[in-house]
Amino acid sequence: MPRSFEIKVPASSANIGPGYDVLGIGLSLYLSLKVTIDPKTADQSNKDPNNCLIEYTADSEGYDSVPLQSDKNLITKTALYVLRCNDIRQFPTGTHILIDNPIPLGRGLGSSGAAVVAGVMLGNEVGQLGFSKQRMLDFCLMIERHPDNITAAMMGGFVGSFLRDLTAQEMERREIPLSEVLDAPSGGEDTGLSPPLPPTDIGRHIKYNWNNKIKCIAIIPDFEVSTADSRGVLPSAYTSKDLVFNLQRLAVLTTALTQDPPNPDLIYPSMQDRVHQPYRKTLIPGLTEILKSVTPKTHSGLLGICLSGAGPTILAVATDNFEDIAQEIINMFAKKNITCRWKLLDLAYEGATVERS
Ligand SMILES: Nc1ncnc2c1ncn2[C@@H]1O[C@H](COP(=O)(O)OP(=O)(O)OP(=O)(O)O)[C@@H](O)[C@H]1O
Ligand SMILES: N[C@@H](CCO)C(=O)O
Repeated sequence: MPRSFEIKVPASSANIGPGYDVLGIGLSLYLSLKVTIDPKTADQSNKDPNNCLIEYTADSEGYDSVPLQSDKNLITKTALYVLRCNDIRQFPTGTHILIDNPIPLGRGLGSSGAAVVAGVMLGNEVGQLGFSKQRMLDFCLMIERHPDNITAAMMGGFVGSFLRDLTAQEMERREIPLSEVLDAPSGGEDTGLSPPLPPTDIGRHIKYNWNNKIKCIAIIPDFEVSTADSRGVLPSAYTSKDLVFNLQRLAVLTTALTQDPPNPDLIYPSMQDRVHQPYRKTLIPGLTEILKSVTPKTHSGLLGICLSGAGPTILAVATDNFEDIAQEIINMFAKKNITCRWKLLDLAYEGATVERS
């Protein structure tokens, strides 16, 4: 029987100032996968080792750079990992995936988190495995080892999350903790061995409320910063003063963003951070000046501003004056010879979805 379905996964912004590796927001910009499985239409010229024909729409981000072989592409590599954990080695004959990706790669808008979530949902649908979203998060968190983007992309809305401590027995398993990148044999070349199923409930999360008058402005510079590089510049230890600085603000911010009317005098200082932004300025020219000089006093309607995820995108939350705020930040980047585009986004409240037809 031919089957078809569509998976949609939102972009996300992680950290939101003091919530490094904790807070995430699902954003209304969607990676979409249109999947058909029909053995009768299998393309005989397709040389993919796992029966999967991958295409990207021509206006997709990464259209000419992402790999199209299923054991190399992050989305299908992730799906293969899920399938192989469940003793299914390949995609069914005649699997065709048309991917539309408007999420810029390596810019701090959760493109890899969305790709991993989409891949796990793809594996779940193709293998008809029937996993819940909570269980699918376990597979995602075996691949991307920080939960903020993944949880926001899967669950949607404004979320806080953490990874539970793994037991000594779970830690002994060779694929835990995985590096940031999924390697063979879990999802790459088929070794014939089935990877073990992930432990259960690796990630725990809570969805906060959000005042829907607050919109997200993403100012996206035209250069990439890989998450791995951006994590590489962070120190391995912090002073208690800096940690307490962030914890105090984190506790206030999660409720401040729910209040009506939103209070810029509370939100702006609550979005300050001493754990990641000060170190990442070395990778993002102009970062410190932008974060310091674009404030609710200089721009009415602005509530707060921070680096989005691992950067280089700047996230401004605001109720008004969106274009002026974006233009000011674009002008400041221009002084460093960096061009940008910007997007006005809402929260993606629902998270990842699958629609069968
Ligand atoms: N739709 C996609 N299809 C295939 N590969 C993708 C896709 N989206 C992301 N990737 C892979 O993920 C890489 C980007 O991941 P990275 O974690 O560095 O940045 P990001 O997820 O965009 O930013 P952040 O984690 O800070 O929000 C891309 O270079 C590409 O290899
Ligand atoms: N919390 C992560 C998000 C990026 O994936 C970081 O800032 O490195």
